[in-house]
Amino acid sequence: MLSHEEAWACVAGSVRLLRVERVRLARAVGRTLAEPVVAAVDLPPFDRSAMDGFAVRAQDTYGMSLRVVGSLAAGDVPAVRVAPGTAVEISTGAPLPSGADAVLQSELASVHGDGIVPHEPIARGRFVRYRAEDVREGEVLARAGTVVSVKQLAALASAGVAEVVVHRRARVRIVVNGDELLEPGTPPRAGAVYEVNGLVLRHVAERIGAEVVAATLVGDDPEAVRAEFERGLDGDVLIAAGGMAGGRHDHARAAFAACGVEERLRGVLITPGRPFWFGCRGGTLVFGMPGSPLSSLVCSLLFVEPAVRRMQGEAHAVARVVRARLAVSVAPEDGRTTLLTARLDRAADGGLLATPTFRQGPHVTAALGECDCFVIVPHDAPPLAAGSEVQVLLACASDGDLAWPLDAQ
Ligand SMILES: Nc1nc2c(c(=O)[nH]1)N[C@H]1C(S)=C(S)[C@@H](COP(=O)(O)OP(=O)(O)OC[C@H]3O[C@@H](n4cnc5c(N)ncnc54)[C@H](O)[C@@H]3O)O[C@H]1N2
Ligand code: MOO
Repeated sequence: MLSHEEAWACVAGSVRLLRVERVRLARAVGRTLAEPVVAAVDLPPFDRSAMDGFAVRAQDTYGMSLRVVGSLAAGDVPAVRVAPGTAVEISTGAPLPSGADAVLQSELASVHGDGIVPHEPIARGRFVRYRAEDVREGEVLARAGTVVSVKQLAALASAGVAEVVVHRRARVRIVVNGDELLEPGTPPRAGAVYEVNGLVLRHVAERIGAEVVAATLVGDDPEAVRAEFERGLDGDVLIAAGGMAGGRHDHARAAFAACGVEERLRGVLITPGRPFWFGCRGGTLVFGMPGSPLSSLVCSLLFVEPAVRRMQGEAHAVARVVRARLAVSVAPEDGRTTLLTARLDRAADGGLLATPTFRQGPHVTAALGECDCFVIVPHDAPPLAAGSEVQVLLACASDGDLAWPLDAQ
């Protein structure tokens, strides 16, 4: 059976990059740039004032009274000139008139009729933002492979960028399988459990910008499962959950074969998640998630999320794993790499401290509510003492789910 690292290498090796499209900047957040983006204009586009005050010649600010000969607001085109002994009233963001080489902020001037007296001398260039001091037209603002965030939105919009070329969003179909599954809101029924995986997988896909075309629930009928998989295979990614272990009522693998999906891996040496399955048909990636909700979540974080991010253009995407120290001792279970639900805290020295939840086990979903990550205990590790350094797989969507930013570590 493959280790999770070998399984990831297999999945990553099967990823095909999605084609590109041009979108309006406003629609680009969360998408991955396929081409570098360059500034369409200089920034600032002209010499401009950084303060409300008076455009002056710095050399005139040694105590003499200056005559105010005009006024400029942001958006104006200056028609006045600052000659020796004069000043022009100016707003923040307004273009600097010719002749002026500094801005005297309003607090540093006394106004007397149509004249002002500077309180103190100022240097040339004071409160002037010079053309192109921020960005030059044609300069690269964001490289290909960058995921457009709100920060990029601000940087690109300022520089006059209206459209960008990004990778297409992955079209994902989810098929959840099991006679025992209840839709949320339906009354409990003997032998039945509430459906979890479809809900979670949809969220995992959507938070990385994929488009979930459909999520369907199908019973344990082999022909119904096959037909639903066949429909699901017309997208870029099919995620099927349940029926992977190969028991009497587990039809997923046979249905994949009947649909012509080529098996690439079966089973991974991890708990939870051992029955994870992966295959391809043409360019479509097919993920077979074990039915137990913890297994399905772990496999989606380890394999589905980074694979879909790569399809969407993030060439180096990997599972979100960081280093932490253990708060207590732990050991791997039954020869498999064991992923333990754990809380993350910031230790006194600034490092991350992982504390496994009290409740543990591949069937224990309540612990997920209080966990930030999964501690990865390698299958071949001896018992690890408290204080040992380990890798943890982040379960949270982003730093925003934690009380503090991760990148400070
Ligand atoms: N003989 C063997 N039995 C099992 C093995 C094995 O290797 N040999 N592996 C065990 C492991 S490990 C896991 S994990 C499970 C996964 O099996 P399946 O993928 O076939 O999953 P199911 O049998 O469909 O379901 C398992 C469990 O999870 C519940 N479930 C399923 N889908 C959902 C859902 N969408 N929402 C909530 N809960 C769900 C289901 O009711 C079962 O309780 O197999 C072991 N058995
Ligand atoms: O994936 Mo199973 O739940 O390893 O235990």
